[in-house]
Amino acid sequence: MTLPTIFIDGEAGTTGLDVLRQLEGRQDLKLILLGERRRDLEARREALNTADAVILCLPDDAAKEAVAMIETPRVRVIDASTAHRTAHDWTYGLAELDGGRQAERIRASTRISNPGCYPTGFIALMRPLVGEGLVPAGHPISVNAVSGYSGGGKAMIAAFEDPAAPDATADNFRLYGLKLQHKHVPEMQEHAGLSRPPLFVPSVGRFRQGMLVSVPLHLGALPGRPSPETLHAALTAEYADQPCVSVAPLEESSALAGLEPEALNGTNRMRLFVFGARGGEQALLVAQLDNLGKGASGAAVQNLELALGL
Ligand SMILES: NC(=O)C1=CN([C@@H]2O[C@H](COP(=O)(O)OP(=O)(O)OC[C@H]3O[C@@H](n4cnc5c(N)ncnc54)[C@H](OP(=O)(O)O)[C@@H]3O)[C@@H](O)[C@H]2O)C=CC1
Ligand SMILES: CC(=O)N[C@@H](CCC(=O)OP(=O)(O)O)C(=O)O
Repeated sequence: MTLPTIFIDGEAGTTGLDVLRQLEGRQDLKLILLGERRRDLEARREALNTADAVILCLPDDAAKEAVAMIETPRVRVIDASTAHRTAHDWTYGLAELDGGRQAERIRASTRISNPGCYPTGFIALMRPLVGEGLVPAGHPISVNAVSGYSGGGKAMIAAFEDPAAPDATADNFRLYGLKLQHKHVPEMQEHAGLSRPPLFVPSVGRFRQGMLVSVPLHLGALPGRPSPETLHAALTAEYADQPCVSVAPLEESSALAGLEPEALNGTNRMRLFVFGARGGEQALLVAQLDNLGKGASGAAVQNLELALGL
C-alpha cells in the first residue's frame, strides 16, 4: 500500500513544529521535510506539487505564494494562515460546525482554511446561538480574549523569553489590537453569522500557550430574553456528538471560582462554559482552548485526517 505524503511548508515555525510533533512517528503517512532547504523556492514548489496533502504554516503572503505555486489540483491544501479564511472557494476547517456537517464538507474539499485561534472559540460559542435565533445576527457583540505568547509565533516567543530579542518585553500582561481592527474580525463575523463586526479586544500574557475567549451578553437586551440555561442547552445540544468540543455542565461552572487558560494545553480539545445566575439577566460565555492545539496545529491535523480519510 502506498502511504499518503504530507508536506509541511513552514516546518520549523511554531505551528509547523507542533504539526510535525504530532505527525512524526505515524505509520499511516509519509512526511516530506526540506530541512535547510525550507526557504528554497524550487524545493518548495516540487514538494507542493508532489505531496498528497500540504499544510501551510506560513505568514499570509508566503501562504498565498505557496498556493499560487500549486499546479496539481488533486493536492489537498490546509492553510493555517489568515489568507483564505473568508474566501468562498475554500472550506472553513472547523469540523464541529453545524452539528458536525462541516466535517463532511472538509472531507470533500481540496482547499481547507484552518481557523484562527481566537475565532475557533468565538465561532463555536456564537454560531449556534445566532443560528437558533437566540442572538439576532445584528446584535452588538463584544469579545474579550487572552492568549499565551506563542500565539504571536517565533518573534513574540523571543520577545517574552529572550531579553536580547529586538522586541524584548518585561510586560506580564497587555491588551493589544487597540485600533479595533484585528485581522480575525472578518473571520469571526462571517462564520458566526453576524451582520455587524464584533468588537474584539485581545490580550496576551506571560505564559507560553493557552487561551480564553469571552463573550458577555445582556440577556434582557435580546429579543426572547433567554436565560443562561437556555443558552447552555443550545450549546450542549449542538456539541453533544463532538469528541473535541464539550460544554461544561452548569453545576460545574457555577462552582468555579475562576478559570485559567492553560488547562487544555497540548490537546485538540475545546471546552465551553456558560456563567450567570440561574434565570439571570446576564451571561458570560467562555471558550477554553490551546491556541496551538485546537487553535492551530491540532485542528490542522484533524483536517488532514478528514481530507485524506486517515
Ligand atoms: N501561533 C499560533 O498560535 C497560531 C498561528 N497561526 C498561523 O500559522 C501561521 C504560522 O504562524 P507561526 O507558526 O506562529 O509563525 P512562526 O513565525 O513561528 O513561523 C513561521 C514559519 O514560516 C516560515 N516562513 C516565513 N516566511 C517564509 C517564506 N517566505 N517562505 C518560506 N517559509 C517562510 C518561517 O521559516 P523559518 O523557520 O526559516 O524562519 C517559519 O518556519 C501564521 O499564518 C499564523 O497566523 C494560526 C493559529 C494560531
Ligand atoms: C498573541 C498574538 O499575537 N496572537 C496572534 C493571533 C495568532 C495568529 O497568528 O493568528 P491566526 O490564528 O490567525 O493564525 C494575533 O493576535 O495576531
